[in-house]
Amino acid sequence: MTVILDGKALANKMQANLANEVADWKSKGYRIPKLVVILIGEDSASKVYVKNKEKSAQKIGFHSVVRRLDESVSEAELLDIIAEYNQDETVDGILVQLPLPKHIDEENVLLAIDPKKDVDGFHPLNVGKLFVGDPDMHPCTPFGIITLLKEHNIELVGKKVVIIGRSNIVGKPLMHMMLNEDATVTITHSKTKNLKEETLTADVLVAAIGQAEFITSDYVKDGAVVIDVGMNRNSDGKLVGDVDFADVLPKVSAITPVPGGVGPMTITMLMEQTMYQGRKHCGEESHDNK
Ligand SMILES: Nc1nc(=O)c2c([nH]1)NC[C@@H]1CN(c3ccc(C(=O)N[C@@H](CCC(=O)O)C(=O)O)cc3)C=[N+]21
Repeated sequence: MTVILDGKALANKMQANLANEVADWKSKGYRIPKLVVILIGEDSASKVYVKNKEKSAQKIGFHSVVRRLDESVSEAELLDIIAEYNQDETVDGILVQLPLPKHIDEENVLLAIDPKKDVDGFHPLNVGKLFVGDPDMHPCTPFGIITLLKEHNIELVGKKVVIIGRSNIVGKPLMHMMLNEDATVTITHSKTKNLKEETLTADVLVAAIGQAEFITSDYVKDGAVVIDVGMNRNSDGKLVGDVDFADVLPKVSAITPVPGGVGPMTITMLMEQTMYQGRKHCGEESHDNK
């Protein structure tokens, strides 16, 4: 029987737990965690994502601030605004929505965010901590994937994981998280020769390619677990993943849908990490974020 790895359901459950925790905090008179999302310009996809983050934060009961900046904002102005939130002791998490306008250097921006407020896990210090196997803040999409697999008791120790995609936000951090789980990891990408030969060896196949329904059943081993990180709009505006879900479904043991798989988990891990920092900033006992 094929298991549908329902990210939406787990996201709802985890966010309800966070809401209970925040309510409990309120009753104890603690300061409520605050998340600041900085959105630059008018990119419509970014606006939708930011809206979803704001909705989740509000549902949980966090203080949620969306700081909207004009497309023309200079890098220096943006760095000043980040510095302001770094210094603000009521702010637990800061996220600058990517991608940035071309005139702003992404690395400078990611370096400017206090690593202790870096709920995206993109600061080089947090990236380095993950690299050496001592993670603190994790990138949310791969963290969500690991959390979803663990919820379904999918064994990773000694398993062959093949990741398609080498981005800094998905492929590379997921490689480290999978290594930390004792999986054997292969990263493939657009220049990989004989991609199918690689993917057919995967016990767990992760598709982060950016091409609608690229992965068909001939790429997938019988009984594999398939994780679809893709977010593509087809011609009728419908959201489709990188995996041809209907074609692959009969062959796999478990699979994430799009929508309702990895996406809602990404947002949930952002909320979890905001709570994690909130607990620490409020002097509560440090909490496990592993
Ligand atoms: N600094 C930064 N951090 C991010 O985490 C970040 C970012 N920049 N830039 C853009 C990407 C994209 N991203 C998504 C999160 C949730 C869904 C999501 O919830 N998707 C829903 C569907 C949403 C819909 O219908 O459009 C689902 O899969 O079910 C999608 C995409 C976070 N990102």
